[in-house]
Amino acid sequence: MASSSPVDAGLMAPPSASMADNAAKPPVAIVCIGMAGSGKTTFMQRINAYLHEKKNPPYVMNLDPAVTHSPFQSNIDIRDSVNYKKVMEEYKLGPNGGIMTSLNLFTTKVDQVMSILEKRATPDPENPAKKPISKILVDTPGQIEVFVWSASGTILLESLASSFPTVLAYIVDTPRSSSTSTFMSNMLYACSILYKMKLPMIVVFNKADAKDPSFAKEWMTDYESFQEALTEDENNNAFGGGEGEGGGGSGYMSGLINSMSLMLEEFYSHLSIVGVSSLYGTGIDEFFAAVEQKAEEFKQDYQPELDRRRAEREEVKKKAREKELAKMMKDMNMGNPTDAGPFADIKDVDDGEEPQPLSSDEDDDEYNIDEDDKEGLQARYEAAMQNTDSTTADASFAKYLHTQQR
Ligand SMILES: Nc1nc2c(ncn2[C@@H]2O[C@H](COP(=O)(O)OP(=O)(O)OP(=O)(O)O)[C@@H](O)[C@H]2O)c(=O)[nH]1
Repeated sequence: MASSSPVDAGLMAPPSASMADNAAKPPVAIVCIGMAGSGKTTFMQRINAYLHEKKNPPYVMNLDPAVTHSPFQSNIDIRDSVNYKKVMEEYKLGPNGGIMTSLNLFTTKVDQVMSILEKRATPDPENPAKKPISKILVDTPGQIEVFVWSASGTILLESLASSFPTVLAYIVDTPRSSSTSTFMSNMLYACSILYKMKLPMIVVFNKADAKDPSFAKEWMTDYESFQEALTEDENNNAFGGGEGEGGGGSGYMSGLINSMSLMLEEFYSHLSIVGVSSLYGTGIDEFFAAVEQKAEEFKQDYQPELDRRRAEREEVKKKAREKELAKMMKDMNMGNPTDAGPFADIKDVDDGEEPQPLSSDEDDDEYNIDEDDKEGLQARYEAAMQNTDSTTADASFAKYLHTQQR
């Protein structure tokens, strides 16, 4: 696909912006998540245009299979690989099921995606003039839960984060978050995304031209000011409820919001908050400054945790492999592979000892497969090769035998 370019020339970048050339650094992946109507597409278009303006074109990925019109071009577009409408027809699914299945199908190609990104992130020896990418922009489906709560969303994000510093940009519709209850709902959503994705997050208060987001920043940094707004909403009966139930509104609602805001204080302290107008381009410099800050945070705080989780997963996989190997050895009547026997540990000859040949006076029969066992093995091998639904142990056993036969 052709390199991305801003389509809407009407979106002009602010003149004061400055952008360091980060060609030597790994690119930062910015994953845009936002509720339908929050202005996610307009924001993507704006930051794409800004980077082009800075002669630093990003690499753009669209992960929304259902989008019918996109105002910017994507380098990788899920719609090029998966036909969302056909997926819905073929699997008899509704819109959300269709998006999720399309994402699942796309995720089977995640290795290809990652190798393309890694190639584009390193200098091309055949074309030294071509600058490696410094930003990867990822657009996600407006149905947040489909992306955030699906296995494919997790796999895609984890794959990205395993290769590049990855930052979440959570887009908020500021005018629609000006009451304490909608604000709180939005923040709880952001908190659950952060908790699920475990990646650094920037909360982007969009549509700053329509409503100044300074109230939101204040609420997130000053508990008292949120309390005052809460009391005001309560007095204005903003939470509903009848007379005598906690003043003008429901005492339960304000009490709940109150305790949640206390709980969210810790969450707020880990966020970067920026106010932008995607329509007019204000606040985009601050957004990219926050991206740099979060990318550093990613390396210092999140990367070690990601590495630890990856090492943990590797350990689980290794244990499962060892278990399967032990089972296989048992099936072949060879005992535990870690026991002394024909598979003794490799010894370092430098430790002063003469290397000992493997014992020949052991009962060799112990390691031989008798005719009955051979028949049993062959039967299992054939079953495993024929039946793709066979157990993992059978499948790896078949694979093992297959490699032995080559
Ligand atoms: N005033 C103002 N309106 C905006 C801004 N950003 C987006 N909008 C408007 O908000 C509406 C929704 O914007 P989109 O970019 O389509 O929002 P989205 O989140 O991608 O919506 P979905 O495609 O439904 O997921 C449009 O009418 C935009 O023009 C902004 O910064 N200021």
